[in-house]
Amino acid sequence: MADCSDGMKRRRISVLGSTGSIGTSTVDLLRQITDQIEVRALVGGRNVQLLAEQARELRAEVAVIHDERLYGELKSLLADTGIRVAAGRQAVIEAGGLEADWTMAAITGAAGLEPTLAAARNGHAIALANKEALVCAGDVMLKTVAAAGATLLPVDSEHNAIAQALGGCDMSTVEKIVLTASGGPFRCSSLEEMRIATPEKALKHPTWTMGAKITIDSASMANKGLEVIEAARLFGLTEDRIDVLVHPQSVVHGLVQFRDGSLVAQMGSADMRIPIAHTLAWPTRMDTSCGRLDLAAFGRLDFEKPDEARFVPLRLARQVLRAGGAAPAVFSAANEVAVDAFLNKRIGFLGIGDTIDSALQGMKSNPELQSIDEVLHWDAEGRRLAETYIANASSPIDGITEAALHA
Ligand SMILES: NC(=O)C1=CN([C@@H]2O[C@H](COP(=O)(O)OP(=O)(O)OC[C@H]3O[C@@H](n4cnc5c(N)ncnc54)[C@H](OP(=O)(O)O)[C@@H]3O)[C@@H](O)[C@H]2O)C=CC1
Ligand SMILES: CC(=O)[C@@H](O)[C@H](O)COP(=O)(O)O
Ligand SMILES: [Mn+2]
Repeated sequence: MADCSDGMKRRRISVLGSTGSIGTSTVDLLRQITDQIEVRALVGGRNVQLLAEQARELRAEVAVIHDERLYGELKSLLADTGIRVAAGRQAVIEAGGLEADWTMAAITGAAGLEPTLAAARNGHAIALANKEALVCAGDVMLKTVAAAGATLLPVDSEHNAIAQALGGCDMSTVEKIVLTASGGPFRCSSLEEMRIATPEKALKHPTWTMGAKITIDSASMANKGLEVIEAARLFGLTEDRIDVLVHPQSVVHGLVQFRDGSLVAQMGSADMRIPIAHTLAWPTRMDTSCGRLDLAAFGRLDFEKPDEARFVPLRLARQVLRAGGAAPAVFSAANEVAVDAFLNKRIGFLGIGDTIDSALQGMKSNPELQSIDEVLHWDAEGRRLAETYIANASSPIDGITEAALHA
């Protein structure tokens, strides 16, 4: 806690990825409690205007932009404020390492790994949205967190729901957990419809408003695959004790099946400010103005089993979790490359699963990862294998027609 000039103890807060979907939801909550906090670092990728506005409004100590070309613009936008400004990958990692009592880790993908680890080394609370970091780094991240005495607070709605449903109970009381999945925009689509799906269609999530990468992950159910691995790491469970249930209304976010037969669920509106607020106020609760659920208006809640034949990335994620070692890092890296390729119309929608599968099959060995350097090595290897597959595959991958790609 920081001693402020008015004598109050204020919580030091940093937000990595403040300009994104989770980041702006976090800033929205921070706005309500500016008198209780001192904002240390705000970090963005390229949205320099929004980053400068946030830094000015929250009187941040430091504003960091990943894209070095935007340093001059950020500096001039904040010239009259006294806010320190920095740019580039190393500056992002250093911002993560600034001492803060609560750090939101909300940079997308493996790019968020090193800043998140830097924050963990300070031994305070990490609100973890960046699931890819935990998926690729696994034990390396968990050991860093444990060694520093840090606390990992799950932000991902399903994992936050599980943490709430556990209510502090020991994991030995748990039979299994259930992660819900909306099923995404292609829940009821045929394989043929999925084959010709355009990015525009895949970006229309039925229940949540999120960044582009996770929205495509939801459509392919790679998101649920990443979440199964994330849950295994967070709660120390084997793959067979983590179920997925498709629940199109996104009202129930996660359930814990206890050994005595009780099934405890957490529910809430599809608004990420609710789980973020849970981690921000933890171990107490804070007020939010988020929409309250009107269960009568829903009338019914539906649940069904996921179809792993159509949603290949979910099946592959279960496979890599059982395999362990470097496989989850390769899965996540290959998926990042494939999502980017799909969004840029280099591959079709089903090409995402094919690319991940090909990268996994291309692994020459599957060692346990012991250090951050090994994690980064296998992340790069996953990207290389995925890029090679995309470059060499007969174009366009998966039978998507040129007409559909350019529709
Ligand atoms: N959105 C959601 O509801 C949920 C998201 N998550 C997870 O949270 C994370 C963030 O998701 P979301 O907010 O949707 O994503 P967005 O794409 O909306 O935001 C990503 C953020 O990271 C920044 N960023 C991107 N690359 C870099 C980089 N190399 N260095 C520094 N900053 C960078 C972006 O900056 P800029 O925009 O300025 O370029 C932006 O602030 C993901 O891991 C996602 O899986 C989990 C559950 C729900
Ligand atoms: C809000 C959140 O946690 C996302 O991960 C969400 O779950 C995505 O929706 P899907 O359930 O469709 O993957
Ligand atoms: Mn989720």
